[in-house]
Amino acid sequence: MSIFDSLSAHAVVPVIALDDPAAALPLADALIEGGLPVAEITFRTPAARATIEAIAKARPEMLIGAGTVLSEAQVDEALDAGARFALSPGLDREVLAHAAARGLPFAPGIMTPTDLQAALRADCRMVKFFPAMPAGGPSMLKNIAAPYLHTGIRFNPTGGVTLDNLAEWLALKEVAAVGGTWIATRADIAAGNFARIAENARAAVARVAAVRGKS
Ligand SMILES: O=C(O)C(=O)C[C@H](O)[C@H](O)COP(=O)(O)O
Repeated sequence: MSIFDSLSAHAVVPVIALDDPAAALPLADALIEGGLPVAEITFRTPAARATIEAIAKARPEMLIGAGTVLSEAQVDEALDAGARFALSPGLDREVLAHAAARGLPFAPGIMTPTDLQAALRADCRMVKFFPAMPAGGPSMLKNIAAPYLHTGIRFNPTGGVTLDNLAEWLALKEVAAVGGTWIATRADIAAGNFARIAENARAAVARVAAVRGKS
């Protein structure tokens, strides 16, 4: 199973911006308890590397990726910390080439057919559709993806995805997994509100089962 198949099996990827790496393991445990042992730890905060490292070492059952990866140096940091995949809100050819050379599965962000073709040229198997809701929501993605379905490219919509619109996104076969900050918000992590994070994860897993469980 490829990493992107594993992400697709979870169908939801919590996007995390974490300020204090001391929260790494309680956060991982809340997600595990909620049945969603997967996370995209974003390089938006200086705590990202230590957080990825702590979770990868102590909770190997978690599927940990790095988000907002903007440079070759961050590709190296993500790999060294133990990230198994990486994503970015946009597409940078040099970063993609470096990730490919180092064997890190990378999903760049796209919002237009031109972006998507650049990702296909770089042999990407999954792309982030960002910002998913403001860019036009599920109907926009369906229309952008239509000419490219034969390539097998899969999508990770993020930006405005919530429990309320999750079912609409997962109804699209081309969506591998959605991403979003709503499961583990920066405020809840900072406040140590891990019970709520576990509850949000459980609710997301239940919604995924309701949409995908029968297929
Ligand atoms: O950092 C990245 O790699 C990104 O692609 C951006 C995030 O996925 C969105 O910022 C999600 O934001 P929400 O709308 O709060 O769920």
